[in-house]
Amino acid sequence: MYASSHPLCSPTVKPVLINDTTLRDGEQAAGIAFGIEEKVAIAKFLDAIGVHELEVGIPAMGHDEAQAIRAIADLGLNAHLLGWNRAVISDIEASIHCGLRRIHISIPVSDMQIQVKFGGRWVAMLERLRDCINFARDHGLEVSVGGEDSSRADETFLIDAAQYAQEWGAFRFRFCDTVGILDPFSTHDKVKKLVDALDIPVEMHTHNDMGLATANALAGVRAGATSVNTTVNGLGERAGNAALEEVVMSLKQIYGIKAGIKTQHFLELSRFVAKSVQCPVPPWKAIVGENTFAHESGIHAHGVLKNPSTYEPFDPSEVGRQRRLVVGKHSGRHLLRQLLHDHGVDLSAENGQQVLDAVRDRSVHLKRNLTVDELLSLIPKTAIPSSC
Ligand SMILES: CC(=O)SCCNC(=O)CCNC(=O)[C@H](O)C(C)(C)COP(=O)(O)OP(=O)(O)OC[C@H]1O[C@@H](n2cnc3c(N)ncnc32)[C@H](O)[C@@H]1OP(=O)(O)O
Ligand SMILES: O=C(O)CCC(=O)C(=O)O
Repeated sequence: MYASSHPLCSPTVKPVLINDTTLRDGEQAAGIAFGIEEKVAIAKFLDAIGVHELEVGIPAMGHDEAQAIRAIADLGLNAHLLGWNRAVISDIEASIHCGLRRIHISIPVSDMQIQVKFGGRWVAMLERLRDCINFARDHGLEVSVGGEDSSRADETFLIDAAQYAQEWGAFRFRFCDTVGILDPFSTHDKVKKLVDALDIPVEMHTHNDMGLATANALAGVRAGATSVNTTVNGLGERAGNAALEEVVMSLKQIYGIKAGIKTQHFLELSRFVAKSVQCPVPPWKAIVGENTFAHESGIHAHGVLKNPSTYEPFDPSEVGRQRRLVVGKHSGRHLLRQLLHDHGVDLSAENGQQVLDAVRDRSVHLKRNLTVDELLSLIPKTAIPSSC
């Protein structure tokens, strides 16, 4: 009800484009290194489920990275492909050699980052950006520009740099909360000013250092950004990026904005990427974690048995999942009765309570839920079925 009444659900709201950067910022997570086949397979998967744009990597790295990007470019996917570049002509040449038609050029925009990377010479940096955009456009490329560390940049300088990028022919500007230090309110304020100052679209790139990457990406959308950088499972530098599955499901469930992505494949995609990076997803991870549609607690299970919406934000099948009812330390009579009934056992109230007490003890001992066999093994031999 809330979703359909939200102001962002008005038909005039622009659609939100998802630009997934699992293959670029995702892979920058310490210890993650995709092989060529893995990069190709992930690109194909993302394309098959309808992700609009893929930031496929950093051509300037050369070697396998460039080969993988070239292989992805040769696939003829529906998704737009984007290569990440510094404001360096040889980076852009590398992107061209990979067969990319669309590139992203990043410049630092906070004083600190400009000092470290350009010795504080911001005029020289902007001139370099202009030359790089011109070079790329002369080679027929579409150019997106990113403001690294936008969140800590002087707001006037950020807007000036973005306006220059627009004037020189960039088709989009990326607002980067590079070290994840904003909250949704400050994100909204900063992105709104940027959106109001530009004619080209603004893209959100948020990091999860304070656990706010998805919230900040959404705040940017509410401020008028129309593109969001995501990664599968929230993979990425340090604490990661805004997770694809979280952003897409939040846009849909909270704002009623459909990104046109086949969300029922999110679980499969999450597992595929988790396997590639050899890094399991925590059980409590939003949308794709093992526990997100599991109910053990008595009060929750009682509610869900009557109406799943009591304790589920949306139907699990929307993201390729199934509801699980499991018994453990926190379970109650209703859940126990239902699970036993499903396995052909109906106990008296007294025996049911005995089993429930035993479930609690056993669960504390094992430090986990009980399997069905373990549950059934707790039924006393002398138990009197309720029907007797
Ligand atoms: C916020 C982000 O995520 S930005 C993306 C970060 N991603 C990565 O770094 C992963 C891939 N990177 C790499 O493989 C390498 O860093 C390369 C190939 C890009 C460059 O490698 P190297 O030449 O060995 O340089 P190194 O990484 O040590 O240093 C970075 C150089 O890029 C410069 N640089 C950094 N950002 C930019 C930029 N936006 N525009 C222009 N130059 C930049 C630095 O000032 C430094 O230049 P210097 O060598 O003249 O001092
Ligand atoms: O694209 C850019 O400009 C930088 C992106 C990035 O990874 C970041 O700022 O965290």
